[in-house]
Amino acid sequence: MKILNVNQIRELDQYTIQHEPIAPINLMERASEAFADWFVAKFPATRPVKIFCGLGNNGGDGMAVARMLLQLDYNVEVNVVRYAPRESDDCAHNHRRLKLLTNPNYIEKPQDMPALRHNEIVIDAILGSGLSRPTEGIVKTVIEAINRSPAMVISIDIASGLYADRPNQPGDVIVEPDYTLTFQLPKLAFLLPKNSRYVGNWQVLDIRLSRRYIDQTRTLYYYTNPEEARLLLRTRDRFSHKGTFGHALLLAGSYGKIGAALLASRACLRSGVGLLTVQTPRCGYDILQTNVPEAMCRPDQHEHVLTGMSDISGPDFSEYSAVGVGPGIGQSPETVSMLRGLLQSLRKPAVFDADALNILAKNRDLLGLLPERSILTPHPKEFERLTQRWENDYDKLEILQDFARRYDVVVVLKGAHTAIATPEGEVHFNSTGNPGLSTGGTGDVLTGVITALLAQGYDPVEASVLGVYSHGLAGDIAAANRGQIGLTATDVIEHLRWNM
Ligand SMILES: NC(=O)C1=CN([C@@H]2O[C@H](COP(=O)(O)OP(=O)(O)OC[C@H]3O[C@@H](n4cnc5c(N)ncnc54)[C@H](O)[C@@H]3O)[C@@H](O)[C@H]2O)[C@H](O)CC1
Ligand SMILES: [K+]
Repeated sequence: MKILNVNQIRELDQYTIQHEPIAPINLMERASEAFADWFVAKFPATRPVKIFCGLGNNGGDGMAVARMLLQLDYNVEVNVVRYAPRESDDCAHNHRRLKLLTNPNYIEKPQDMPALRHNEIVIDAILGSGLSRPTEGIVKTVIEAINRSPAMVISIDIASGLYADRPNQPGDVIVEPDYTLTFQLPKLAFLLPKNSRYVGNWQVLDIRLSRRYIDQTRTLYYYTNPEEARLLLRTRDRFSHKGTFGHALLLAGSYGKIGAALLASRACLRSGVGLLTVQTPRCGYDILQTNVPEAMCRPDQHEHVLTGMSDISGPDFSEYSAVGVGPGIGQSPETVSMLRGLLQSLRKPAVFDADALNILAKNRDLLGLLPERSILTPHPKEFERLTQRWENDYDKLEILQDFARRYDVVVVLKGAHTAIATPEGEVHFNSTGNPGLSTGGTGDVLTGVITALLAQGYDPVEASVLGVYSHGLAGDIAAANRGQIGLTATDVIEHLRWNM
């Protein structure tokens, strides 16, 4: 799904109005109906509702929603925050229609703010995507009171006070909703970690804005939804054999961290690779052969760390369709040399994770040796070591895009809504996953999954987008079975599903 900026959303609105064609007031009606339908399906008419409306089109949506809920016998109190002398035309129209059904309460000074109780639902329709400056005066007072109240809060389109596509400043007063119901497309702000309390659970409502405009409009930002992930997945030819699905090599583990090699190996095998060879230090040999019989093992010459050398054969990495390196490898001098050797001989994109990234951060000359379109899978701390500190999430995003372009690599920046930056500077945000995944070993699993997809011939961007999606989905299925708290990396492997 594309993510558009505020100007593009405004153009999308206008394009729809002109080309559908539809009158602006009817488009507002459609948007409000979509919200009201969602609301009615979720909450019974016995829950008292307090709607707070501004004077722009977001306020107009709120007034139309109020009318719709009143007509369905909901107990609705409307509060209009009078922060300016004039309303938008469509807001004024809905205001007049509303007054035929109820008398709104007007809030001009702090004393006009009604009390809010815990069983009530607040609908926030004060400011939407038209926000152009920080909230102040009576708007700020109302938002502070909403945030202090025990009521459940639902924002229409976007929390009042939150910019959809640029950073807020510390100290900005913004609604902290439980839910955000946004129109047509996700907003960039929803996908950035620091905004999570200003978004809550969010969902997109389809209001049938112009498909043609969306298809024609260029953006660097995407959100991977289930249909798109499914389309990436290739079906298997009936006449295929294990050679068809590639031969992956995982370079993983060190003394005390052989588990990382096991997790990456099992995940790789559960993600469709044809053949898997794992190189671990000699101390991991028995463990691997016993626990992952499907994998072949190349014991390293070294007992405790990876050197790349093996008694079986020299370090010839070219025979593999994909290489994944990093889980549990540590940063011993021998392993640094191995990584250097690997980078000098690799001719195909590979997957770099964990300590492989920390070695790159400390030996920056190695960055220039990365095979083009390789995949790096840092968590934020590892990414910071590779780059620099950032001021805010937007700044981080720019650093991410610059890095991916500059080194011609795919960077999978892990976290809630993992962001995958491509060498072209695009960013794909993931839609699956949950906080249960923040536990040791899930990164090793992701490396195994992505390496398997790369070995099967997926292009590096596809392998990353699909791998991250499936890994998060496995976490979601596992959490649905047993809750987020007890989730382990092994659960993620066991819940990988390729029949999405
Ligand atoms: N395409 C769609 O998704 C549709 C969206 N709809 C709704 O329209 C709003 C956007 O409406 P708009 O009138 O452009 O802006 P707002 O209601 O967000 O703001 C109104 C007005 O307020 C002024 N303003 C800006 N910042 C502040 C501030 N800090 N304090 C006070 N006043 C401020 C500014 O002049 C704005 O013009 C969108 O979110 C949807 O809810 C349509 O209803 C359907 C199609
Ligand atoms: K709002």
